[in-house]
Amino acid sequence: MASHQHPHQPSSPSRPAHRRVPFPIFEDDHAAPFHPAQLPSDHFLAQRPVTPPRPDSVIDPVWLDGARPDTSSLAAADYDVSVHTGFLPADEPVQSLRGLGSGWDALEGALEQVEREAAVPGGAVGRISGRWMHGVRELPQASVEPLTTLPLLRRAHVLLAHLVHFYMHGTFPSQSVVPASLAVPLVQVSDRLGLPPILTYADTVLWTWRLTDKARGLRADNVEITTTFTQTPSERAFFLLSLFCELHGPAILRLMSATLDEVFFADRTALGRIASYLRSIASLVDELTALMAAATSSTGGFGPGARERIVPEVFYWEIRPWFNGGKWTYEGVGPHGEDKEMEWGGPSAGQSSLVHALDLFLGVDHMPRAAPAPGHGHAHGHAHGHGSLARERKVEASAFPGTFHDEHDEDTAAAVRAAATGGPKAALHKAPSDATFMQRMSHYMPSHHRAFLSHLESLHSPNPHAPLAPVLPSLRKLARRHPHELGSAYDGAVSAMKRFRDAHMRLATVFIVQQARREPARESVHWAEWEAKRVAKEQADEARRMQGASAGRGEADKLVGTGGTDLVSFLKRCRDRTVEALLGDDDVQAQA
Ligand code: HEM
Repeated sequence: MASHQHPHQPSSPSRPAHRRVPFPIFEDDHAAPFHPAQLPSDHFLAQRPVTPPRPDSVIDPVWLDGARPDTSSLAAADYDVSVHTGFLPADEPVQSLRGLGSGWDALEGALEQVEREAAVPGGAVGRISGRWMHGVRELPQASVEPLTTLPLLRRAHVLLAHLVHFYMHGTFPSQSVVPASLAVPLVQVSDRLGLPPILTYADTVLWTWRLTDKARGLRADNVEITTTFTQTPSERAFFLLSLFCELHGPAILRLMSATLDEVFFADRTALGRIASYLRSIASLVDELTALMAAATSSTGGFGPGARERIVPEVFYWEIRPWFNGGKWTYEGVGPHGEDKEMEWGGPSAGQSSLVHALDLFLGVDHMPRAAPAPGHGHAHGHAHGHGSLARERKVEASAFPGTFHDEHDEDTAAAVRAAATGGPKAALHKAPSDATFMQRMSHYMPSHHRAFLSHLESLHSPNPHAPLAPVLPSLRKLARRHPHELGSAYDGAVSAMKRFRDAHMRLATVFIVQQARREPARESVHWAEWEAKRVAKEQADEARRMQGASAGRGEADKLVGTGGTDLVSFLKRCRDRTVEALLGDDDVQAQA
């Protein structure tokens, strides 16, 4: 497949192999490949073991040999991260399991059938025929035996997760029991991929595309979304928006790799290069921002030729309800064939490894903070709370998720610990902080991408297997140490992330917040519920007025994102955390 070319490629001349840093991606064309296998196991460049937290849906700890990437070395392929496609698979995803036998043909048939049935004006949430629902329950259980490669497993996850969501939301109110015909193979396939048994970002974006023209390779004007719930242009555009962002992944990851290569030595030449890589990263992030901004512009057109458009009300009322997760009983998935209740959230671009990688790289820290004591502003007294030493210590302390907790907020701390250890699902889902949200989202990433992020994070922490080995300074630390050379370039990249989050908040406002306040179509299955809520709110407002309080948004009105968060304040906090990473003029000068 031809590569997705991007103008922002690092222009570093060849570097000697011994200067290479253990970023698990992209041997460049000039340098000798870095082979960690050549290193003694106690060398600080040697990879430390990564044991990604496994979703506790896991019932079968056996992973198929050859179906899972090998994470014992640092080559990009081991993390399923491609030189040319980033977090997207290097080759076009398998489109169908037809012909595989073992029950998969029938499942593909059921998907084709329901896709046709659901493609009706006004949407089909809650309106799938009883015949299809019954047919799904009666399907023979597919066997995972023939799924011997990653691409086959990925297609199986895409297929089963879509079928599960079609089934669960095919009636209104939705179902609560996932039938064994879907639940058992889905849990087995999820187990092998390190994913939860629910629709994820990987199923809706990373693994659900095909090339229009195979000869032209993966590029924005040559890619189509294959599996959708509604067959509407809006749904395809919604996934394409994220996919177009992912297409920037290879260039961003290359620049991150080149930067870390230079951080290792941090001489004058290196600092100059790092500054220029950071500026390129900022302009790539601005391209993501531009895509999002175009989606909320007056025409709403984005992508090649501004052809893609997401109609907000179609998105909110017809498309989004299909994504909802929930607390469901998965039939027959227990070790002895018993049923198991599990609670999982629906897909969200918060599960994109690309944004998590950028945050880790720049040192945007989503860990909870203690509230400042009354009368004590920020440690440095900055209006926006930039760059305090106390915060820097916390960034260092939080290098391994879950190791730092905010002692002033035991609930949050318990949730952080639970999230970090793959602990009780109740805690994972009720965790209030953005740190735990980000950690929780990593549980919804394919396990090798999660391992990639773990590795990226571990570069800046002592290696327990090589305690005397030096630790790579974080980029933020390096920028504070060399404010003249790096301060403005570093802040430029962080500011680009802030602009990205500003544009993202606008997306959430236009596509969710504003739509939630508008009435759904009268014939929609959501109308009765919406109307009942409206009446209840009116009554509550009236009661408050009677008591002299002003009417306003009560607890029950809080908008909840697909991942189950109080979304407006959550997104704001993510944006604020980004701003906090800025060094700011004072900080830069104080260090100079
Ligand atoms: C119409 C398009 C979009 C809407 C309506 C939307 C909405 C949301 C919502 C409601 C959340 C809160 C978390 C949740 O509960 O799921 C969220 C989180 C998030 N979304 Fe989006 N999103 C959109 C597109 C994107 C795109 C294209 C990206 C980039 C790949 C993205 C990246 C993120 C990230 C990284 C988070 C975690 C919070 C953060 O890091 O700021 N979103 N989104």
